Amino acid sequence: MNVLVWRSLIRYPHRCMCTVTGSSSQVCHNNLYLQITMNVLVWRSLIRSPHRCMCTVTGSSSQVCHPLNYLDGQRVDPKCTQTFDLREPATGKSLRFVASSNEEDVDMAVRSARREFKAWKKFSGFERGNVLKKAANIIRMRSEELARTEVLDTGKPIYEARMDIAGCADTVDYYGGMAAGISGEFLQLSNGNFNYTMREPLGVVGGIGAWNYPFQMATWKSSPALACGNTFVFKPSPFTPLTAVMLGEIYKEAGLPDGCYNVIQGEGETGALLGNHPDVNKMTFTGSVPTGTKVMEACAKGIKHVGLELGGKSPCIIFNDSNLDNAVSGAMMANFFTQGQVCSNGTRVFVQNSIMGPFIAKIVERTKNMKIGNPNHEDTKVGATISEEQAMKVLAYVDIAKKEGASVLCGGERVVPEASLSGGYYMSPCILVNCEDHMTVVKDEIFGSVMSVLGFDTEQEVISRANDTEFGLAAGVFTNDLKRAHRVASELEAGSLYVNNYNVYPVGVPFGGYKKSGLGRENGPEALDLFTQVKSVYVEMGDVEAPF
Ligand SMILES: NC(=O)C1=CN([C@@H]2O[C@H](COP(=O)(O)OP(=O)(O)OC[C@H]3O[C@@H](n4cnc5c(N)ncnc54)[C@H](O)[C@@H]3O)[C@@H](O)[C@H]2O)C=CC1
Ligand SMILES: C[N+](C)(C)CCCC(=O)O
Repeated sequence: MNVLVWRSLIRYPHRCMCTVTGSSSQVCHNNLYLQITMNVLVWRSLIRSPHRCMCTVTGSSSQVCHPLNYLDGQRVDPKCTQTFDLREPATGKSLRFVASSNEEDVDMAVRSARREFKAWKKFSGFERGNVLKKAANIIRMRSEELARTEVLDTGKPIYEARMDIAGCADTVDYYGGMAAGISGEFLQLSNGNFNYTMREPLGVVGGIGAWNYPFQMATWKSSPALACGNTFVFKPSPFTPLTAVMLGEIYKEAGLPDGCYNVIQGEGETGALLGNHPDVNKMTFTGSVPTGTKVMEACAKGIKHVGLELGGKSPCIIFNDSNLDNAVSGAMMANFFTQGQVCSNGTRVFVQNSIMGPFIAKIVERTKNMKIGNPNHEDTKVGATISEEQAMKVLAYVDIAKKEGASVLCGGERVVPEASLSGGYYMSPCILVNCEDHMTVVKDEIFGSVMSVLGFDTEQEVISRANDTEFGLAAGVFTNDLKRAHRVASELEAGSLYVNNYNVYPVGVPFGGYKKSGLGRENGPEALDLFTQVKSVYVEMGDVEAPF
């Protein structure tokens, strides 16, 4: 390695220079001594543009190397010199240092979005929809690359990442289809007078995402916003910065004018700058309740619209007349996707006492059979937790559960699936019994694969216990009694209800919470209302009858 390159690495630790191919884990390390083969070509181009990262890696890994802010239709390096370490959950290794965005970077992104808003809002809904529909098709064409990149960022198993990306393409397609129909209403008044309403965009929308569904958050937030004629600035989670930028390139290829979709990378500070920016008209946020509260406070100060997708501690209720195999599958789906890091998870599994024995026998057997391993392997069902900190938090909850009197029937331990993955944080999915409503694990959102099983006897009892939480994101009920299913669904205080299934979210189905789980809805037609404002136009057809 040439001395210039070394110098450049020292001066720009967050930029990466590599010529690696193949597996992601060895890509773009910031550490100087790592397995990066620097060749003369790279060295030459580095001299020409030292601030750029150059690599010839293939597949998902190549996404790591490029600039990760996206401004005016281009990947750019931010002005900010502060960086954060991006680690690959599967191995725990550093992928690169990513540059944060400071006040100037955030301002440039917002200004770009504001400038382009003037033109984008004048496109017809049909024209905007066409761009989104084309983008959906490009997402489908690039789905494997997107899914692999999502695995690299999140540690979730590839089968799941593929499902996520397919759903995202559908969402973008759906809002593309809806765009042409966004319209106001006409109201006939007396004497030929009338009023009409227009649904107008809000302006610049700021989005902030969490790390569990990075591409989904970028698409679920941006596509309805763009369909309505808004422009968008997105800050992904610092744990998962990669796919939101790819979405920018996809939108551009589909014909979205430069500046309509921008990405700024960064941590909480950058998010706060976006939320407090005076020229942002709406914030749409996914993450924890404490951070959501801060975003809402920032919006309150600026009288901005706000959408919040926050935490949950949802109930999944299983009556004794359910199809037991379906109920077991449902309870697993309610707990074990994405290493349990899902806001809508039904982590309080209420099982009617008369079927507790057979339910437990089946679910423990099936949970133990879940393959924990390399998230890129086809048969892996449990991948890596997002970070060491998150894994420690989840394991600590298992300890608290034991201390408070719950029993672990399986899992709840750190696992090293193979030596090469020893730096990653893999945990066996955990089932807790002898749980009681007052226990910490039954009250707190753990955000990991920890299922608490609770017994119940009567319908009224379980409804009141299920509702006894500050959250209200989702809830599930398993029963073959049709009347009971609908009765219980109507009594449960949650925004997303499942009858005889759990954690399915087909396109068009609104998703969002009651109580502290959030405000607003995503993924359905309601989102279009939430990204528009109504202008009401009164038209007088006669003379003005003034009282003075
Ligand atoms: N319910 C949900 O959807 C999620 C819940 N969580 C929970 O939150 C815990 C912490 O995870 P984090 O990723 O740190 O979640 P978080 O809620 O702190 O972060 C979510 C996003 O908000 C940004 N952010 C942080 N501070 C901000 C501020 N003051 N203003 C604006 N944006 C800000 C972050 O950079 C990230 O992009 C997890 O352990 C989990 O329990 C995490 C992710 C999603
Ligand atoms: C829609 N869903 C449940 C897959 C993800 C929503 C966001 C979250 O879990 O933080």
